[in-house]
Amino acid sequence: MLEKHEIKEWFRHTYITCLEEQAQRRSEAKKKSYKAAAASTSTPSPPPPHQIPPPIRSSPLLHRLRRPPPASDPLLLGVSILGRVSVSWGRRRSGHREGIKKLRIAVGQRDASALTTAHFMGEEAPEFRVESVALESKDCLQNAIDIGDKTYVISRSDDPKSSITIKILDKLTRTWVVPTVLGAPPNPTSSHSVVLVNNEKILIIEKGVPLKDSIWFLEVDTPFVKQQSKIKGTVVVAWSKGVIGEGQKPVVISGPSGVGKGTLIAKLMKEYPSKFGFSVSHTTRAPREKEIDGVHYHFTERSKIEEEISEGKFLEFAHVHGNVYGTSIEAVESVTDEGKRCILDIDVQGARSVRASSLEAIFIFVCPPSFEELEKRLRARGTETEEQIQKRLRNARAELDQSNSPGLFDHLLVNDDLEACYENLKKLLSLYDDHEDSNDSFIKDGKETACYSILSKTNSEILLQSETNEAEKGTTNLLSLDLSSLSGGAPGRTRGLKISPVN
Ligand SMILES: Nc1nc2c(ncn2[C@@H]2O[C@H](COP(=O)(O)OP(=O)(O)O)[C@@H](O)[C@H]2O)c(=O)[nH]1
Ligand SMILES: Nc1ncnc2c1ncn2[C@@H]1O[C@H](COP(=O)(O)OP(=O)(O)O)[C@@H](O)[C@H]1O
Repeated sequence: MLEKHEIKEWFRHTYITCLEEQAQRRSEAKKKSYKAAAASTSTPSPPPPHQIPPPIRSSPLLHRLRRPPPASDPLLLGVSILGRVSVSWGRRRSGHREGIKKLRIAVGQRDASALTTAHFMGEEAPEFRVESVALESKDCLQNAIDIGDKTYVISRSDDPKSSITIKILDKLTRTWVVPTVLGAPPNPTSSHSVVLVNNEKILIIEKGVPLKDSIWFLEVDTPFVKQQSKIKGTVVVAWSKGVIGEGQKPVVISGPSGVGKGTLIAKLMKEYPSKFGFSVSHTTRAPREKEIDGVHYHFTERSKIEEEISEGKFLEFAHVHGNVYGTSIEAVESVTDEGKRCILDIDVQGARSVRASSLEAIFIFVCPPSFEELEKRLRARGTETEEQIQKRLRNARAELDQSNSPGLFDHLLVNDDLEACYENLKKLLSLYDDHEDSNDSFIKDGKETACYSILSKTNSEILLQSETNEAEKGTTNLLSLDLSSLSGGAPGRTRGLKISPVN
């Protein structure tokens, strides 16, 4: 009896070999047509019809699966393949349909062929083509998604504690690449369902977690991924969690040391503890007397923060007053995930980086009434040595100069009288719409685990079907996931998802 993992291995091997063969056939066909074009002396004309390679639409996969698996004993087992299937009927292709289908491969006796049939709309399909393949069994899931010349293989190991791994097959060079994976991947679950959104990203629906935590994007060719690929000189892919609705824009507060940023933020958090959350930065500077690790900052070593920055875990970082400071993606998104509005206290360089990132935020610069007053407050705070105060004052001049950089800050607040400044800050923040996306609220707060798989997809809408009887729980069996107004994305969250029940 073959073990399940051997079957999986065999299937993966046959599927990948099919892909490789397709790639080779394509490249040979291309070469032929180039040769034909080079041979023609007069003005180039399209190749005669017999030189145009036939489209590869019939079923190399089906063909391949008729090969016996590498068994030494009789074996078993039904294995499901979930794939986008294109089906044609009859010799003249009188019918043609496309859709996501589950196919069943029943593997027979040792020297019997693997039997594969595709049923579509109740009919057995004589030909079919599979674009995305998932091999599902009780303890493993593996998906292959084709994008251009590459096949992305997304695997979940049998160990429920280990997370998803990504491998890429370059079909032209026929080599495997293990990419650098940026961002936090989904938490381990037992299975998922996958579909290609567009050539830039793949959508993954995790099963067995609350619906609001189940939507993930694997970015494979977005501007962020391209930029990181260039920087790192490796193939890069990046995770981004999908957020239902827009959420509220985070607030970036900058200003020179001693101007009163921390004081203003502390007042806001005290008055509205359930509305605002503080983005706890990482820093290499030493803690001050009353500062608590994990509350005011994550105090860290330089080598550690540098390593994490290179792993893509930071939204921004900067060298400030001789130390490294940085905002991790987690710091911002854990606040957003709690449904709170995130406040970032970062320097002007950091504000610039956030402006350039995919995080849409409101940028506020806090100015002192005068330079003398700033120096007075810094000294009165009594947390720095004289040398450190001098350094902060030098940097303050540069920061004040940059506060007027066009397009950087949305608002300037002068912190003269503390109470007056705080009132102005509150006015500023309430200027922005606080509304929730009401049609998503039935899902947003849900803590119930869900098991949805992808049923169909158009350019902007994906239908999800429940695998359990959601009707019993008072929820819905069929959901529409509207992708038409996505924003953000890696290294942070992908926002703007809309979910509604389908009657
Ligand atoms: N770029 C960036 N700057 C930060 C971050 N956290 C704090 N800062 C800035 O670093 C500077 C020094 O902060 P800190 O050492 O707490 O001194 P303080 O501003 O005088 O209280 C301030 O301008 C902060 O806004 C961060 O995560 N990223
Ligand atoms: N409007 C204000 N008037 C007088 N003192 C202030 C005012 N705002 C803040 N302070 C004081 O100035 C010092 C620096 O403020 P802090 O919030 O630590 O600044 P920052 O976080 O910008 O470095 C603190 O001792 C604080 O109590």
